[in-house]
Amino acid sequence: MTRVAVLGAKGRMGSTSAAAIEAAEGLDLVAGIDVGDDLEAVVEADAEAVLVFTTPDVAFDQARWCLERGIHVVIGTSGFGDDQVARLRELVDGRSGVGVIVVPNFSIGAVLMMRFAAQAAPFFESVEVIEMHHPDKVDAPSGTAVRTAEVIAQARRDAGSDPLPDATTTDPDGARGAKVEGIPVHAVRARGFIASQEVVLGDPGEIFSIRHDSSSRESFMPGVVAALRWIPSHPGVTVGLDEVLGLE
Ligand SMILES: NC(=O)C1=CN([C@@H]2O[C@H](COP(=O)(O)OP(=O)(O)OC[C@H]3O[C@@H](n4cnc5c(N)ncnc54)[C@H](OP(=O)(O)O)[C@@H]3O)[C@@H](O)[C@H]2O)C=CC1
Ligand SMILES: O=C(O)C1=N[C@H](C(=O)O)C[C@H](O)C1
Repeated sequence: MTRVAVLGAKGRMGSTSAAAIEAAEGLDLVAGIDVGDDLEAVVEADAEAVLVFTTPDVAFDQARWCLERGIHVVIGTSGFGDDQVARLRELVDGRSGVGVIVVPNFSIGAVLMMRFAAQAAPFFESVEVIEMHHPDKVDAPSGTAVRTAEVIAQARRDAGSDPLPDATTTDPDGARGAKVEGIPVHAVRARGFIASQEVVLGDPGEIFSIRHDSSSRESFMPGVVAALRWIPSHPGVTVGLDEVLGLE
């Protein structure tokens, strides 16, 4: 049994995950932390692994606090870019046995969407990412969209692809989206969405779309449980769920 604490336990993902952990074999939910609670409760409960689903402004410091105490960490909170991952690596190096995994998206379909998008990207002149989320989300673009753009950009660099064609010279309001490593990313916030994303690839005479929709937070739970079961035996820093799923 792995003893698990959830940070952000009263939030949308934290509360759904707490219920999934309680129902999962091999995991024991020993603490739930939210605003106003002392992190020391994680140590007092003798948690071996912590699941982080707090907001992006506090998640890094909380993960560091846990790693410094030798507690494994599974990070679901968005906004962990290359800089934060490098800092996690510094924290973990020299602390034998402790592991941290940063997972931009726990849903199996989203993991595959990112892989397929990277695979397809060098074959098309154009590629853009459109992410659609509920309007209570505080960060844009989504962590999934950023990761998708990063893996697309890497695949195009590796293949020696040309820059994306775009004649736009006037865009005072940013209608062409954010540019993540040169890939346009567009964020929609509308009631009715949980988390959706479409990667649009274009070539002369054809459009290829790769779309994923999470219509319920249930979609993230198998990935959350798998990462929590995996982390105690995988020290160091891991990014993405691919290795957990045996996709690497
Ligand atoms: N990796 C993945 O697959 C997924 C990642 N996410 C990401 O997870 C994160 C959380 O999303 P979501 O659950 O929707 O957000 P919520 O706002 O519903 O949950 C965040 C929770 O953390 C609490 N919190 C804030 N600060 C602290 C603190 N210092 N200590 C303890 N708890 C704190 C919040 O309390 P309060 O509301 O009072 O501020 C809230 O209860 C986001 O970054 C989101 O992008 C979401 C879905 C899937
Ligand atoms: O805030 C959310 O809801 C989600 N956040 C993650 C992200 O930023 O990519 C994962 C998923 O898209 C849901």
